[in-house]
Amino acid sequence: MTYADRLAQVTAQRGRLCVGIDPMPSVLDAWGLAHDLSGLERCARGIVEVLGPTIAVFKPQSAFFEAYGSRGVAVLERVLADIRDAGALSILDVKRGDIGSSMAGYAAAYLGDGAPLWADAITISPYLGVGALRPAIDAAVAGGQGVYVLARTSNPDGATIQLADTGAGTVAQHIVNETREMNASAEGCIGLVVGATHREAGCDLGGFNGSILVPGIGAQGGTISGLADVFGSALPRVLPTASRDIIGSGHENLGERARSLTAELRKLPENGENY
Ligand SMILES: O=c1ccn([C@@H]2O[C@H](COP(=O)(O)O)[C@@H](O)[C@H]2O)c(=O)[nH]1
Repeated sequence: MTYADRLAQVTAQRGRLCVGIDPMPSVLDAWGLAHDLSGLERCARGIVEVLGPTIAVFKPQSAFFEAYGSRGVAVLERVLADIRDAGALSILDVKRGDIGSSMAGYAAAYLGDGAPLWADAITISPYLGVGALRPAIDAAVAGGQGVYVLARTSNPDGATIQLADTGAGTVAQHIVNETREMNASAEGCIGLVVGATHREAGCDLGGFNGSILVPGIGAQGGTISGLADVFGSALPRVLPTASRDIIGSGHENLGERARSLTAELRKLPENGENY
């Protein structure tokens, strides 16, 4: 089964919210946990324990695990396994991107049978060129996994580069166009990252047939109700993701916040459609 098929199946059953797992110091404080390995593990695995049976997709942020060195990465491995055991999908937010030979090394870490940090999908960065991402894309297709290419990120600093004019449209549009073409032979396993924080997407997503991961909900100012204005006809493809908004007020508030965002998402016109 391809990543696109598995995503369609699980979001049809559970709704299309992606919960970010960002066990940063302020989140550990809100959970009353120490800033150490034990706090990291209790927070990250606690999120999956509570929300794993009902949430479709989780997005662990690799940075907050890498911050604890190899033992933090071992916690990340356990979190990825927990997500799988809960019947949910994982998008590991690692934003990797390099020349082809090094990209193949990254692919071996996350993609393909037996990859030590196997995730259903990973985020990748096209700064060295969309073509340089080919080893990761090939490995993802072969393994029934997915990749999400950064196109128009949620942070304000991204605009200078992503909205720069190439002479044939913006850089973001160039990334969308190349990704759209590659997806034709990639079984829809290539997704895009486009933030919820902009008044408009900043790129034409028409004809794009992959999933669109949408960060920036909540703490960065994006809203579920604003998604229709930002994404227009691409709305059925969006996979909104929020982290601090859900996990940032402590363990006891997790379920209620996730339920509330899921309910808001269900009100969007495409509710229930497979995409
Ligand atoms: O454009 C992007 C790409 C990735 N992110 C990541 O998403 C989460 C956002 O966390 P919130 O607490 O919901 O703001 C975080 O891991 C970012 O690194 C993004 O924000 N924008």
